[in-house]
Amino acid sequence: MVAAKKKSAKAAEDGDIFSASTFSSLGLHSNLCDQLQERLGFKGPTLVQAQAIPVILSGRHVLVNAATGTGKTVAYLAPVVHHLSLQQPRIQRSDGTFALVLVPTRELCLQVHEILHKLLHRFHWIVPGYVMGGEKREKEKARLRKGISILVATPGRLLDHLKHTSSFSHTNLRWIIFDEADRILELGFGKEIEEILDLLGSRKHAKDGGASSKFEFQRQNLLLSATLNEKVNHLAKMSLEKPVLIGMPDKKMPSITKFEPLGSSDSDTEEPQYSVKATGSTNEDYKLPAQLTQRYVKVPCNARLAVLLSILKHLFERETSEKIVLFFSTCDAVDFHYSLLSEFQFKPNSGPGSELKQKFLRCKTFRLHGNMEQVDRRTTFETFKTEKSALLLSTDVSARGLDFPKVRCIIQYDSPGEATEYVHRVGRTARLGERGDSILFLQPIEIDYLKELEKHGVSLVEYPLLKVLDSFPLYGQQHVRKFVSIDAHPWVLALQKALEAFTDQPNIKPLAKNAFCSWVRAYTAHRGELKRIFVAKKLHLGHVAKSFALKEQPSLVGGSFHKQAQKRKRDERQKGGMKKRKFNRKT
Ligand SMILES: Nc1ncnc2c1ncn2[C@@H]1O[C@H](COP(=O)(O)OP(=O)(O)OP(=O)(O)O)[C@@H](O)[C@H]1O
Repeated sequence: MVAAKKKSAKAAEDGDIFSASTFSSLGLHSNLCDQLQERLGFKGPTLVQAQAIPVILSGRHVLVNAATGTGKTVAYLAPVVHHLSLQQPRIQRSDGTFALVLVPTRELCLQVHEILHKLLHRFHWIVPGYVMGGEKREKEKARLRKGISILVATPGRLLDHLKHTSSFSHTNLRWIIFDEADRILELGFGKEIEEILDLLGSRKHAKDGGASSKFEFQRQNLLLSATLNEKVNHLAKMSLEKPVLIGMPDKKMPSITKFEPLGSSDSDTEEPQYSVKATGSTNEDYKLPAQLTQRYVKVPCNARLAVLLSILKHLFERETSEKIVLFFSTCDAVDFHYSLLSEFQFKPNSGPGSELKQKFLRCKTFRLHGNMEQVDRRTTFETFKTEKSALLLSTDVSARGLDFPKVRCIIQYDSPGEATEYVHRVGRTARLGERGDSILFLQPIEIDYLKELEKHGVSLVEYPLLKVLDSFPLYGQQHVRKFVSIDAHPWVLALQKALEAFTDQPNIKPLAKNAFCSWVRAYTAHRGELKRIFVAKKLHLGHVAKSFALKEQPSLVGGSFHKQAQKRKRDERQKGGMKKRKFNRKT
């Protein structure tokens, strides 16, 4: 009790996370309020919940823009559950789907479904369910046939069922919710979303909500993300009817703002157009958790790997329980580093002849990316959540929405590209007023990326790398300051040598080569402004190879690189040339 009070007080100090109101004062039914307290342990609403819940209850279309980890999920689920639980006569499975929650990734799908499951504990007649890529279609069809009242889905699989599962009943659909709306579009699901909205009769002007319903209600669509930008504008225009914009309290922005009509140039239709004015400009400030400490580390390319391992070792040895998420740009890079970090042994301060080697990092290590089998993805996701001390290596598949408790540090080893992705990656820590750290790796040639982040009000301080490197003992050597750059630091040199010997093994080398090729490919895929910062031509490929602990630079015209380049072209053609750095949806 005392601890809980302390936590709320700290959060209030740290960025005003919680509201002084109660769930019942927001208009939620007492049964649901009890559920929130008993099943989820929520004593009172967060600020975004206090702002959003009454508006959503009122039936308005809403666009919610609030920082990561501020409780957006319950902000939209609670009003839906409230209305459905009070519906008379009681809804039944045979009435089909009433609410649809669209999410960009499978893990987020599972997470939202789990929360929903807890919320519905007392309302057994409201059935939660999910459909998503990687699951067995036939089983999903059977569940849809029986009826799912609130359905959480990834767009591709949902569209598949809308087209091919005739028993999927959605004539009573009342809510469509886009969680992480901008990401759904960034992943190239724009066409699917348009098709879904058409099939559901939920384009803005389809006021009757498509096919006739026995229930008397209007469609209500909701869009949510911590970063709303022009991409969302299109979706908002397409799906929202006179929406209300809800953001975190901010002196510059009223808490609830009606959308402003767009200028006359865009108004050749009868209805006024609406734009995401508060966050639509490219240089708008993003809202980051106030208690997050953000740092960058400037490392020459050839020392990146040794520095990464050193920082990880430092963090895990400093704290008895440390939970870290480490981001990479490609699945191959995750696989290589996962093998390396799980197996690499090093004993720099043992005497000559010592046979005793130790694992370099003594922490539980997990990986998560889109090329893994679904069963492994699910196991990792569920296990990492419950671990007290562990390291997760991941692509951006973990960047959005995932709520891993007690993550203390985010390391972005490969840069995130757009500032929005930076915001979501670091948002996996410092959630709901908890403290958190983030470290962004940059090469000296990439340092202008800091200016790009500053344009969005995000500023970082430098990580004390030398101090950390100097803290490692080396057998028979003192760290005498004779070196001129990090890559000549005695600890880094010793570690690099050991890493190269490790990677030379026949089972590791192919992984390193694949990772190298995919990394270069990802680097060349930066678009727009970022192409000026991440200039592939400026890369020293020999040094890039060193960062994968390869003694020699693999050929980029060989089989692996060539195959990947062809695959990218194929994917882009299939998607009609997506204008983003993404080369496929499997991140
Ligand atoms: N009212 C509340 N009281 C206590 N904890 C809460 C409350 N609302 C949400 N939480 C917890 O806060 C954490 C963050 O919530 P949630 O995942 O919904 O955030 P989010 O705003 O959707 O974040 P993101 O933008 O990263 O998706 C979760 O662990 C959730 O259980």
